[in-house]
Amino acid sequence: MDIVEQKKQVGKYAASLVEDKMTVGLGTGSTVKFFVDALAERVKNEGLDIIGVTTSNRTAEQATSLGIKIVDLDAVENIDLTIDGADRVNQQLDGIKGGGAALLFEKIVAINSKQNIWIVDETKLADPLGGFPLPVEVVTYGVGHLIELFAKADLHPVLRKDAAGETVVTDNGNYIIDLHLDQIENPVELADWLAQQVGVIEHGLFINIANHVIVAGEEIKVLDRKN
Ligand SMILES: O=C(CO)[C@H](O)[C@H](O)COP(=O)(O)O
Repeated sequence: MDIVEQKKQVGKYAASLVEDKMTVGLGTGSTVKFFVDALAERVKNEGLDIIGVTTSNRTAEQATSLGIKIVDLDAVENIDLTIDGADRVNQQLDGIKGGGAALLFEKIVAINSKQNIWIVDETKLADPLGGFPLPVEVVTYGVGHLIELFAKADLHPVLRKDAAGETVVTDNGNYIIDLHLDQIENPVELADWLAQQVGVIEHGLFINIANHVIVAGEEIKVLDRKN
C-alpha cells in the first residue's frame, strides 16, 4: 500500500472512532485532511452530530467547506477527542509535530482535549526521536539572535522558508526555526530548555500528550500510552 493509501486508510479509521454529540479537535496536515474528508462523509451520510475545533486556518477552511460545524476553542468547555497527525513518534508515544507549522494551536487544542489520538504511517515511527527537523515557533523580533543562540547550543537551526524562498509565517504571525538534529536522546530536557528561551513561543516536542497512536500499514496497529 503506498503512503497516500495509508494516509487515507488511517484517516478513515480515525473518523470511525468519532461518536455522536462529540466536540472534536481537528489537527492539521496531509493525513488529517483524509480524516476530515471521512468525518464529513459521516456527517453528511449518517447525520453525525458533532462540533469541530480546528488547529489551523487550512483545516478550518476544509472542514467548513465540507459542512462540519466549527467553533472557537473558547466556545467549548473542553474537547472530547482530538485527532491529529505527527512527524515522528517514539515508543513512549511522545513525538515531534509542527511540520505543517501549526504546532502552537495543535498543542493548545491537545492540552484542552480529554483524549488525543495521532494518525501516522509507519515511516513516522522513530526511537530515539529524530530524522525530522524539530520546529520551534518564535517571535519575529530578534530572530537572528535566537538563531545564533541555537547554533551555539549545537541545535543546527534553520529559519523555515517556503518553496518560493519566502520566510514562512505561521497562522499567528510568527516564524519557525527548524532544528536539524539527527537524534533527540533526551526530549524532556530539550523541551524544558527551549521553553525557557525568551522569544520562543512553542516547540514541536509533544511530551505526554498522545493517548493512542494509530499506525497505517498492511494492517492498522493501535499503540497505547503505557503511563
Ligand atoms: O504537526 C503537524 C502540522 O503542524 C502535522 O500533524 C504533521 O506535520 C504531520 O503531517 P502529515 O500528515 O502531512 O505528515
